[in-house]
Amino acid sequence: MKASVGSHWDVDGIQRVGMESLLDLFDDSCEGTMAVDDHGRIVWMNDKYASFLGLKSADSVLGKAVEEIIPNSRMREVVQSGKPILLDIMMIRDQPLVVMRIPLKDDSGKIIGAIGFALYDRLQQLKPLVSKFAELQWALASTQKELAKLRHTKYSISNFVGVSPVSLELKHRARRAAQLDTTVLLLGETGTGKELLAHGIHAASGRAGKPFVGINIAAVPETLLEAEFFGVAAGAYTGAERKGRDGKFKIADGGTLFLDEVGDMPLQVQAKLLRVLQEQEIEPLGSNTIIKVDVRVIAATSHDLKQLVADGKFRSDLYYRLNVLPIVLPPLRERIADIDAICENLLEQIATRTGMPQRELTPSARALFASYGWPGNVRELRNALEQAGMLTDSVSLSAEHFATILPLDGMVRPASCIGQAEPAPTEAGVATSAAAVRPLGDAIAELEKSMIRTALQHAAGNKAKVARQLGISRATLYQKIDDYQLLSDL
Ligand SMILES: Nc1ncnc2c1ncn2[C@@H]1O[C@H](COP(=O)(O)OP(=O)(O)OP(=O)(O)O)[C@@H](O)[C@H]1O
Repeated sequence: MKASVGSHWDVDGIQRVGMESLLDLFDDSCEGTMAVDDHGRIVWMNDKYASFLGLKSADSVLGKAVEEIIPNSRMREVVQSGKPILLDIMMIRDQPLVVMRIPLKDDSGKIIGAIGFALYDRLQQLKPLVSKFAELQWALASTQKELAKLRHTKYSISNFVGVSPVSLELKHRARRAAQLDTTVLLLGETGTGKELLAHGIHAASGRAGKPFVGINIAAVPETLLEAEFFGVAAGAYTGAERKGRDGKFKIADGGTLFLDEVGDMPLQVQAKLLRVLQEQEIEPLGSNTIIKVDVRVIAATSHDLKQLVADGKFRSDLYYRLNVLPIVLPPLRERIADIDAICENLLEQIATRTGMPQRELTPSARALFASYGWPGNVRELRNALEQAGMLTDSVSLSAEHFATILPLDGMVRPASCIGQAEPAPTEAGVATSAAAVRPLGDAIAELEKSMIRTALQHAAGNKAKVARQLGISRATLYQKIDDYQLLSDL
């Protein structure tokens, strides 16, 4: 029912004249006016707006999705929500504009589109607001620049330390991969340096000036993964996501996207990822707009992807799409020739970070490292060096310093690598070659004896201290000293 003020008033006429005057006023004081239909397509634009946008004519944009012409437009949001945005500020062509957007409804109340007005010059009273916005916009741009700088990779392929033939070969492959701009698949156990190498490949590629963006798939809850990858359109959700946000593909546009633990990806997302890799297009959640992206993908996994395919847990078509250029990073125990150089590098990093003198490894520590299995690979090696450095002030780190750090069950290198290199026997008497394999009880006893003897020597015979260091009672220590006839060491 229409409001009636009195029978002698022509209410319809007043409304019509009011609307016309309002539109005339807006048309006169606006930088531009435009309207979209219920699909967000431009159905009208005045010439002023077209020339402000640098278009040849308003007609040339009719029928186009509004975001194609004004990428940050919120007209679609108004059409979808049916709610006006009465005062907003947006940047168009580096100029802040005050904009007003109103949904258009037909007689039945159905939304048939939206009309928007962009105002600037004549609104003197809004100038302070606009200046404040411009200031914030500037601050945001410089923060984004800083962020982009951080996103640029910090590492090059030469940061991947390794002198063994297998490491030299894999660095060679990485350099070739950098030039080829194809998808790369890095395969290797945890801590073997997959992420480090991915950074290096990006830095050596033509995309080095663009972002390197990483995502650890195993760390993102399944329900959030799609939003994380493809982004969310403005207005698609309420709450924190109301304004929408870019996905990793968009953020990495022009650069490299590193998909860590790709084997952990749910099948449903695998299908979508495959499409994106094929089409180089993404569709943010809640939008029906396709965005073109140019992203190079480097994927990594510590799982046996082939096995996952055989088990039906990983799509074979995605596997082949990712496996264009596979690079295998062997576990550290299979390239023990690298260990010394890596230790040198890590000890230098630790010294720089802590401000303490750089530690060095004694021959006994080197031998121990060569015989240990390193299930956590270089990450475990780094942690061991850091921990040992915290336990002692001594500049030289020997096998004893790692006795409580490296678990006993990781001491003997697995059969797969026995015979690849012949490290010297350790002080602790641990078996390091096939010929040295003997009953485990004997080996453990020998290690125990050696450990106690060294501890006693370092503690100048202080048995209470030794028992504490070794984590055993004083009575047990006396018993073992007796068993192993270590009295002469005291
Ligand atoms: N060859 C290497 N030279 C020097 N540092 C290395 C080397 N390989 C790995 N590192 C270091 O070891 C740590 C683990 O490496 P990174 O995170 O790249 O391994 P990853 O294979 O990606 O592990 P995950 O599978 O658990 O994600 C990092 O601190 C990295 O800098």
